[in-house]
Amino acid sequence: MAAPRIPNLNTLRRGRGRGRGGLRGVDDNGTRTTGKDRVVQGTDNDASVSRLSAVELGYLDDPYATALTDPGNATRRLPIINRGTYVRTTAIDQLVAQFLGPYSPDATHKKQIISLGAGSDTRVFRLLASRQPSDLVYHELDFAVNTTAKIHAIRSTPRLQKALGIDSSSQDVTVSEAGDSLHSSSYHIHPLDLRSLSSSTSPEILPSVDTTLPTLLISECCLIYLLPTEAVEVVSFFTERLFPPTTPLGLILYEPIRPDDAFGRTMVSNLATRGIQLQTLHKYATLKAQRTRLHEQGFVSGQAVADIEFLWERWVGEQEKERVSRLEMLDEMEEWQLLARHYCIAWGWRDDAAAFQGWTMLQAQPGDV
Ligand SMILES: C[S@@+](CC[C@H](N)C(=O)[O-])C[C@H]1O[C@@H](n2cnc3c(N)ncnc32)[C@H](O)[C@@H]1O
Repeated sequence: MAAPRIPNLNTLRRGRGRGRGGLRGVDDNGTRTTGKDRVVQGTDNDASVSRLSAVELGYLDDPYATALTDPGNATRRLPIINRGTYVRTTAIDQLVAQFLGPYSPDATHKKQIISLGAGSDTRVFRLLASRQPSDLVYHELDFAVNTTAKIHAIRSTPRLQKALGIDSSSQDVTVSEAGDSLHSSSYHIHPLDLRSLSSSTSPEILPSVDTTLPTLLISECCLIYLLPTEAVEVVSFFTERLFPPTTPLGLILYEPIRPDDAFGRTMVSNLATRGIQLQTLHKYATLKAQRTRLHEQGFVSGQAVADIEFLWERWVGEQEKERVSRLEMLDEMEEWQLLARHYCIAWGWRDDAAAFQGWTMLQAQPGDV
């Protein structure tokens, strides 16, 4: 389909009361959206509300979160949830920073990030705002209903456009007629059901991905919603079909774990009452299983896994811990530890390419529980 230029990024304002929910029901390019899919698409709202809560309370410095969260949904999360959001975000930020290295406008140092199920994540804005002219190409993939909402927010928010280095007069941006895909020199939004990658052999399914650039795949609580076979096939699409073995390729996963203890069972049944099923949770239930997964999918170098409790203890400096601890009273330390042990970040890369060597300096959790 032809992708006309954005006529004027600023003319489309967000209508009153037209939240993200108002866009539900838009079908993804040719694929049927089921009730289950709608529930999965709606999990993005949970993520963005949690992000906004952590930002408003001072955990995270993120000037873009407000523009990407429906104000009608804004809610203050529990202190343990805010701390969890803080640790998960800053830990992934550290891995991403190590991958990107110091800013370099030199085109020969360009790198690429592909975020699976990016939803209304703000990382792209935070990164591109400080890396112009950009040494980074950032791709986001999600269902069309979520990409449409994000593009709508971008079109109506000059702050987001500025961060991306685009504005109303920019010649560099194209948006599809349906408003669900966006392409610019350093940012691409693809409306796509990831499951369609399982059967795809064509790189055309992801236009503008450069298969020669050192690339980092991120699944921040996304692949967990797919069937185990589908989740494997999605990653295999990138490792076996899209990127040649010569391209440095890394993977970061953020997922819940340990569903079989009392806390884990409660977590699963609470989500089930909302129709949310974490389909790969039992297959990758432990730190060890996550590590094996990385290995089996070809991320054999420097793989490491750490739960959120470990990352809070070891990756957050003492001064920063004090600052964060002062933000809100956390009376139930035990509850925090329980929650934090049930989420992990796993990362690894395909070979020992220089692009990922910084990761070896980041401490991971020894052994497994
Ligand atoms: C819990 S949200 C996380 C959003 C974002 N990664 C973050 O951390 O803020 C999960 C996201 O994955 C997306 N997702 C799940 N399954 C998907 C699929 N099969 N195809 C495309 N996106 C999917 C959902 O639509 C949703 O936006």
